[in-house]
Amino acid sequence: MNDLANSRFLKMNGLGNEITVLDLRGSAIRVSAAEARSIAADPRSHFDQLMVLHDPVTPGTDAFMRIYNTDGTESGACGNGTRCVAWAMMSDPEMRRTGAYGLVLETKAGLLPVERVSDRVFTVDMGTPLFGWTDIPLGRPFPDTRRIAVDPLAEAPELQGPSAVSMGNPHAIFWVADAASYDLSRLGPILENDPVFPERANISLAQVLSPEHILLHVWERGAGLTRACGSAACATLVAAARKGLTGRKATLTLPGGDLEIAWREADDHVLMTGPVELEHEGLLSAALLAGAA
Ligand SMILES: N[C@H](CCC[C@H](N)C(=O)O)C(=O)O
Repeated sequence: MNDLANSRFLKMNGLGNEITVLDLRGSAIRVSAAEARSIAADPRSHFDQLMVLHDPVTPGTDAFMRIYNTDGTESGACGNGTRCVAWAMMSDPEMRRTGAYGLVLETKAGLLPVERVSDRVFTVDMGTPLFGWTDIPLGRPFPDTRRIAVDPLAEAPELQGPSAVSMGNPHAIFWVADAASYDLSRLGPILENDPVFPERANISLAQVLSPEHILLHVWERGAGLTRACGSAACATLVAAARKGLTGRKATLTLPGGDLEIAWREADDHVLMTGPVELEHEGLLSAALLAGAA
């Protein structure tokens, strides 16, 4: 008998980034990688990221989140999913509700304070970006991670010199003239697994349109092509500002829509503002989970 079977989930999205929210607060259940893959395999509960809520760990926080990719691996950050969780914890009628206008979520990478801007729009404080090669992490030293090196691709040798950033998860940002002209579904898996990324990396193609506007396509580690990636948008704005390509505030346009990103001067925290949508709710498939046990 699988404890997760028939648990209630919410299917949501943040700019089309598919998010499933599962509330396991008050229980000791942990989702295994195989179970996460089974939940992803059911079209009703399919996700790019599964956000699982556990009881808070650090005093003053509202919940601890574990974040799973489609392939069952875990991540320390998911910006779009964090907004969805905040909506669920503040507004879903069946969840134990907390924080009318704000709350603090925790992941293995740190604390994420969230504020409600309007009914379905939230700002997440995504914390401070890390630039050290061991923090990202990279497989060999680069004194300046504004520009690192990857193995050249036969079909796109010009994809070189990406910036690397950690937002609690690893990101590589390639600066391109036309983001839509690349077949990221072919190139993404190769770049994600380049040996310079020992924990793999989320791969972004960024086209700077102006000092306040960037167009972004993302291949996500463990999930593939997604319509939006919040942490990639944060990593890209920070990397662009460090290279002098933008200021510290910009609109990031992803295939699923726009995120507003600001890199706050006072404490170097990155603030991400964007919408959430609730699609439907359901119960996890007992039959699929039985196969994962
Ligand atoms: N979609 C997420 C990021 C998922 C990152 C994940 N693919 C990883 O392994 O780091 C976001 O909105 O930030």
